[in-house]
Formats: sequence, structure tokens, C-alpha cells
Amino acid sequence: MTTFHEMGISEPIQRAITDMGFEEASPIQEKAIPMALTGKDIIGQAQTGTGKTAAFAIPILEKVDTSKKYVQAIAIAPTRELAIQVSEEINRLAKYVGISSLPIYGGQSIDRQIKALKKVPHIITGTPGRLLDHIQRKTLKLDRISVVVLDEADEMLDMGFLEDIERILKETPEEKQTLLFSATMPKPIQNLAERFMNDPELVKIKAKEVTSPSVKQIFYEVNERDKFEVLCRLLDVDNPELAVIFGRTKRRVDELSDALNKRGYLADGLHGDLNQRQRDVVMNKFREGNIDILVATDVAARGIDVSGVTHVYNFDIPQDPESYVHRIGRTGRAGKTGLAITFATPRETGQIHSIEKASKGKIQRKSIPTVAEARESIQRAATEKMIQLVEKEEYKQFKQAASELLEQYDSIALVSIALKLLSKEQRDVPVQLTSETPRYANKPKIKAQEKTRRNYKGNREFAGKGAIGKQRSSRKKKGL
Ligand SMILES: Nc1ncnc2c1ncn2[C@@H]1O[C@H](COP(=O)(O)OP(=O)(O)OP(=O)(O)O)[C@@H](O)[C@H]1O
Ligand SMILES: [Mg+2]
Repeated sequence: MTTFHEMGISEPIQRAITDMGFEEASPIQEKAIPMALTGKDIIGQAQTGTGKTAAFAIPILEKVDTSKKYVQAIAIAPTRELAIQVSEEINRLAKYVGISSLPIYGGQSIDRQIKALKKVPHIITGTPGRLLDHIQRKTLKLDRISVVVLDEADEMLDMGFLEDIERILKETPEEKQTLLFSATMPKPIQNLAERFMNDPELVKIKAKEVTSPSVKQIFYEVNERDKFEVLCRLLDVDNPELAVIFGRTKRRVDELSDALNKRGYLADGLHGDLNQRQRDVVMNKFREGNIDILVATDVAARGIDVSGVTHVYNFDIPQDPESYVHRIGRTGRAGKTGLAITFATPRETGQIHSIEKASKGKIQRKSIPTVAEARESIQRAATEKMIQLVEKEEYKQFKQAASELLEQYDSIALVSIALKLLSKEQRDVPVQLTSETPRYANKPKIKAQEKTRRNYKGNREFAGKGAIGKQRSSRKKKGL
């Protein structure tokens, strides 16, 4: 184990790292940081939640020259939320060095961004479409960039951002360092690396499984029409601190989050049809714990780091093993443990095995908890809540009323009713979800090339507006 001090990181950055609570470098940081400091191009692969952001952010910060007032590094990410998050992590690490990072993404006022760009931040993080937009408006110049980062590069390829990335990279000088990071590195990424990188070094943290070992993986065989009831039962039994539930489409996410609210859970939805302000509101509510369930499309599958996510539910099975790996990687981060639950309809159980094969992990089949078990959990939760409130002495103003009730009624009946009221009453509210047809069920394994094309259509709800262009209409038709 290596400390950041031993890696020769400058003192002010070390101080910021200490403030962030990092004690020692994670394996990817230990390998990638010294290598990146030599100036080499790097392809970095390590499991989800293992600190890849700092692995590229620290070398960037060491490279930026604060005496020079121009943009010196860019980090490109597939989604707006991720661009914001990466920028925030860079700014935290840069706290004592006078370097600033600015996120640039679609959906935010371009004028505001132009104003912020005039202040000439040293580092820009952004989604491909909006970065390109600023380059074309000449409000962003990349001719003196010395580092480019492609975070979640494989996802950006899958989303069809290749052309945009090529156009962005054309604006950067020949002589520069390129860093490419992801937890998954499917084949097509190697072509990208060959084209854009200069003799890159592969820094791969060898692991038995692609998924994080701190995430326990289970699946339930559930009929489409039973999914929601089973989900509620599991939520009652598992009682997650914070959970992310992934749905296949935007409609699914909206319906699911409405239905959960009707049943008394604190949930909100995130997908690409919300405007940026709505997206920000939802993410902030989730980060601050004002909701404890985030229902999302794959827009939240990559890179999003919210500490305290204990459970990930794949309400709809992910469309490929990579998506599975990233989705479940929203829990079990930074050494914490997590539970990943996947629903597979009877026709989809074969896909569970494909995922297991590709990720070299084990997904254990479990049987659905019974109604009685769920009820027991609800009662246990209500009892715990009552004990907590009693211990906090939060009952004083009801004392008089309580004594009067006790004179007239049986004490067991009264406490039982109080428990009933503390339990989530809305659990019986009927809800109806539109059923989703599985996208790739029972189809032969998709070849890499074909897959890229399909995802290009199916998956482009994510990021910068500029990049989406004509794909939008076909997406709308499909209701994605
Ligand atoms: N050395 C460290 N010690 C403790 N915590 C760390 C360390 N490095 C990073 N972290 C924390 O671990 C969490 C996960 O880091 P990060 O988001 O960079 O993971 P990642 O590898 O990029 O994951 P993903 O593949 O999902 O994008 C963050 O909250 C980060 O602040
Ligand atoms: Mg990441």
C-alpha cells in the first residue's frame, strides 16, 4: 500500500487529499498516477468505485501551470451529471493550488457558460456535444491543451459520440497526453486507442471479476406483471438506506417513480427527457438524502458516485453485460459493501447467465420473499421507529391524550394501532405499470459492430444536446 506522499504528489494536493479523507492510494491510483506523471498516454481499467477519477485528476493538477491563463486540460464524459461530478472532484483536489475546473454541458444556458469561459478556467470537463458547440463558436480554444481525458470512453463510443470526439481532438495539439479510463474495455475501444493515442500504456487492475467484489449479486425470476409488487416487498424487507432502481425506458422510470410515491416511498426519477434544472434537482435531492430512491434509466449507470447507496435494483434487466457492471457499480464504492438485485422474466433468465459469463461473477438466484415476510419487516420497521421516538422522548405533547385513551381502551390495542399508523399505510394502493417488451430477449449474441450501431439508436438519451441531432426523432418514436 502506498501513501500519496510516497508517490511524490505535491504538498498542497496531498493536503486536499487528506481533507477528502483518502488515507492511501487505491490500486489504480497507485499504478496510474506515477505512470501519468511521466507524461505517458494511459488506458486505465479498474472496477467501479475504485477511484479512477482521482487517478486522472491528480496528474492533471500536477501538470497545470497556474502562471498561464489558458485552458490546459479537458476531461470528456458521456453524461451531464458525470461532467459535473468530475469537475467537483477536481475542484476539491485543487482546493489549495489555485487551479479551477469548469463543467460545460448541454441543457445549461450557453451565455452563462460563455461568461464563465471568459474567466479562463485551467480545466474544462464536459459532454461531447456542448464542448463541440463552444469550439465552433470559438468560445473554447483547445490549441494549448496538454492533457485530454476520456472518462467512460467505451460508453461514449456506444452512444455514437465517436465523430464528436474526433472533431474535438482535432482542435487539440499533436503533442499532448491522452488518458482513457473505464471499468469496462470492450474491443472497439482498442481501435479508438490506436487512432487517438500515442503508444498508450495499459494500466489494468487485475481482478477475477469485472464487477466489484464488495457488491453481492442476486436475481429473482419475476413475471413482468408481478415486478412492481415484488419490488415493494423487497424494499420493505431490505429497507435500503439509499437505492438506485434502473428501468428500461423514460416512461418506465416516470411510471415507476409515481407508483412508488403512491405507495409511500420517497422516490424520484431521472432520465434524459427532463430539463437540466429538473435533473439537477433530482440529483441534489438524492445526494442530500431528501429522497431515498433514485429511479433512473442508464443515464445514471456510468460513473455517478453517491455515497451511501446500499442497493441497486435492475427492475428491467440491463441490455448488455457492460451496462450491468456499471449499473451495479453505483453501490459498493470506495470499499463499502452493497447489494445488487436483478429482475429477470422467465424468458430473460438466459441473459443472467450471459452476464455472469461476461463479468466472470456469480449472480445467485433467490426466491421472492413472501407477503408474510414483507409484513413482518414492515412491522419490525414500525416497532423500531416507535422505540426510536420513545427514546428521543418525542411524545410529550401527546401525554394527556394518551392517558385518557388508556383509561378507556386496552393498551395492546392502542399500541397496535399506533404501530399500524407508523407502518406505511399506502402499501395497498393499487398501481398499474405499462409493461415493457424486453429489447433483446432471446436474440442471438450481438456482435460488437452491430451492437455499436444498435446502441447508437437505443441509448442516446444521455448527454449534450448538440450531439443528439437527428437521432432524436427515432428515439421519440420508440419512446426511449
Ligand atoms: N484513495 C482513496 N481512498 C478513499 N476513497 C477514495 C480514494 N480515491 C477515491 N475515493 C472515493 O471513492 C469513490 C469512488 O471514486 P470514483 O468515482 O473515482 O470511482 P471510479 O473508479 O471512477 O468508478 P466508476 O467506474 O463507477 O466511474 C469516490 O467517492 C471517491 O471520492
Ligand atoms: Mg468514474
